[in-house]
Amino acid sequence: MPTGVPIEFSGLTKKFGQVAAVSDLTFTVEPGQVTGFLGPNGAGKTTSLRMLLGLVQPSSGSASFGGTAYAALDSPLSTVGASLEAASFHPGRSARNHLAVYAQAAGLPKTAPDAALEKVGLAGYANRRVGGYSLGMRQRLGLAFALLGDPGVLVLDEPINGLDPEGIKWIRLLLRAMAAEGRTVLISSHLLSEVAQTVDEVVIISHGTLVHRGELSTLDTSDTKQVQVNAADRDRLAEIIRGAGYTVSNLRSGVLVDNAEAGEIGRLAFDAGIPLTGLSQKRTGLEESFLTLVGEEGAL
Ligand SMILES: Nc1ncnc2c1ncn2[C@@H]1O[C@H](COP(=O)(O)OP(=O)(O)OP(=O)(O)O)[C@@H](O)[C@H]1O
Repeated sequence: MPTGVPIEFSGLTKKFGQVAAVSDLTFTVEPGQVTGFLGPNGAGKTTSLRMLLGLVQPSSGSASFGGTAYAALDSPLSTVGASLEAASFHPGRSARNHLAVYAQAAGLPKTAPDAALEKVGLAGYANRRVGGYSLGMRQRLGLAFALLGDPGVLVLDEPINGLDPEGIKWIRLLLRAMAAEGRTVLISSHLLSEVAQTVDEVVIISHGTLVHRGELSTLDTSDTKQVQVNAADRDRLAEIIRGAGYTVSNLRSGVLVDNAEAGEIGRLAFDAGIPLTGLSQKRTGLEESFLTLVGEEGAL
């Protein structure tokens, strides 16, 4: 099983003329967890990842994988799997053909392309022209490319963007499983809400500067926790929850419970024999904190 190495950013800086796209970025991404690299559009995420992968030369500072720059890695595809949003696939070639070219160039086993396509759920589309793929399928193909060398480190730029709800659930489970295996997983997003259920750690940048890093839970400073819950018999559900002393209000898609933990509400429903069709902890405090940190309305 490949294990991850830490990703280290050290004083990483990039200026495009007068524009400081990334300024003195220093942080470490640890193996064994999923880290979200967050910030609004234009914050400098893509430029940072491009520097990390040796695609853009830093103005100063460095970024490395366990101390080794990407360009100096012995077998890059087997060490770091990366998918940047600009990943372009030739529309006339099939997914299998596309991956086979890279696999051969990197000296990977002939079975690597099919194994990677299988992992991302594209095995049934391996021989189809990529030009006919949906955005979600392209995202999956980008991920298959990243997984090609079974690397210990994954660096993915906006991997959730363009996926449907089922795809989001799927990638969430995949990334969490990768981290649980001891790999290092770094994913960027401009939407905290998109990755909140996927990441353990967050690194937040705004205008190229680090504004927060730590466990996701450290962002949630709100003292009002709400739970959204739903069942076919919503009236009875609301009655049971109200009966346990909670304040309940009706939503279009369920019932909102103030000052509650999802586990406790789930238990109440279970004890009353009410099958739930939805149960989630609302994390409004997280999003508020994120917006305050990045200082931009409309970033979510
Ligand atoms: N090649 C370039 N030349 C000049 N300016 C650039 C170049 N690449 C990026 N920038 C600028 O650097 C800043 C950071 O851009 P970057 O693409 O890294 O942000 P981002 O956080 O990835 O945003 P997005 O999610 O929209 O891609 C922006 O102001 C952008 O206009």
